[in-house]
Amino acid sequence: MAKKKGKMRAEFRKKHQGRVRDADLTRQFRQRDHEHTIEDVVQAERLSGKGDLTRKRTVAGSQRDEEDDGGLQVDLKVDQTSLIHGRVLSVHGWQSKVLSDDGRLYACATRQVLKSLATDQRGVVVAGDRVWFRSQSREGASIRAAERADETVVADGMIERIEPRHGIICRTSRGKQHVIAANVDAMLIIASAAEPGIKPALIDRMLLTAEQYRIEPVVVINKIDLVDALSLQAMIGVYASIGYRVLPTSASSGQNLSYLRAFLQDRQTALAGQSGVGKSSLLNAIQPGLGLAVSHVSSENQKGRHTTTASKLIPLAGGGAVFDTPGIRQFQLWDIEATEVAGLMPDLRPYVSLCRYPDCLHLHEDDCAVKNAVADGRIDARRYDSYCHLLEDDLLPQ
Ligand SMILES: Nc1nc2c(ncn2[C@@H]2O[C@H](COP(=O)(O)OP(=O)(O)OP(=O)(O)O)[C@@H](O)[C@H]2O)c(=O)[nH]1
Ligand SMILES: [Zn+2]
Repeated sequence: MAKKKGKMRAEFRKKHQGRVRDADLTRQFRQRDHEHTIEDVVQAERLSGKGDLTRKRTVAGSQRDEEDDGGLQVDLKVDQTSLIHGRVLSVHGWQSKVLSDDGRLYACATRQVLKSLATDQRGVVVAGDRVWFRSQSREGASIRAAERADETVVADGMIERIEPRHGIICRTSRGKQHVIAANVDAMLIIASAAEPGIKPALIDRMLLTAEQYRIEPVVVINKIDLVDALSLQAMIGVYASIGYRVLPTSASSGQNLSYLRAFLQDRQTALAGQSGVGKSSLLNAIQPGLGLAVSHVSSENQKGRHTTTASKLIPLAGGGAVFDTPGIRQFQLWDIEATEVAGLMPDLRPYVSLCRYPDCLHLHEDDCAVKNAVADGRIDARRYDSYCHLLEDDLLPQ
């Protein structure tokens, strides 16, 4: 394949010799060949906030006879044609487990040049990333792995490109931001109507995190079979009026599970919710064994056995995948300033800019637009109460 392309390129060059500049030749050849270029990598890195590649240009194609730009510092040639597309399920140190679009598992290393682009080498590749990689196993090895349907038998590969990310969940440690999950399309905020009883303040806190990451939240209220649904109507109404989707479910009776199953399809979804609300039960009802896979990973993480494994993406049989992200399950607030909170609550947000003081915390200030809106019922008093607790308990000096 490479040989054939090399020949084509040589012919193209010969035909156009003297008439086009080398850079144009490269561009024309590239267009003709439908190759993606390193600019894609540059774009990807730019979008993901990683290094600056603008000074490092090169051409597409892996032909060794191709002349590089004189100013090249690193070899960034990417021959897309022989690359396989997949998504990263988990990362252990420098090794990533990647599931190709045709369902084969690969243990991939990451190309050194991508690592060197990262400002912080941890998290160059994270669970949920969509990547292009090159198989490095002997021909047929990956097919045999798939045929044996043995998850631990994987072929080897080398990640050459990381696609631009959206829906990033980060954690800050020692002043540095680490991406721990990428391409998170939605967040299921799971609560239970009883055993343990519903804690709206906890739901509000999780919603805030979803807002912070600009990830679509869905509030799932499980164990609806244990209560009279009418008792939750007012609370659900408040969330619905803010624009949040609320889904009452029961893993026991099966209520709304088909809706949940359909929602999870074709999405990468993060799960949040305290212990005992029925996360595993819901997942098992959707796909037997799935709940076990998620809690198994979590307990491993909690014991610190895989300290470099930030999170894991677990594919669903019907399409889509769920993340197991330990930090998200446990719910700490990170990277959030007290002054930002009201802006992250859609029901408080419209009143923030109406406040008299630009740095108003809407707690004790006189003639505060947010407090006025609470007083006359335009903001739900319980939501405001959550806001106050969040600030006073977590974000402001005691
Ligand atoms: N009545 C009722 N019980 C449920 C429902 N869903 C889960 N349970 C029960 O609630 C308990 C906790 O469920 P799990 O699925 O283990 O909860 P979890 O959120 O995965 O908990 P952790 O693994 O600790 O995070 C179990 O005894 C379940 O049988 C439900 O919809 N209705
Ligand atoms: Zn105010």
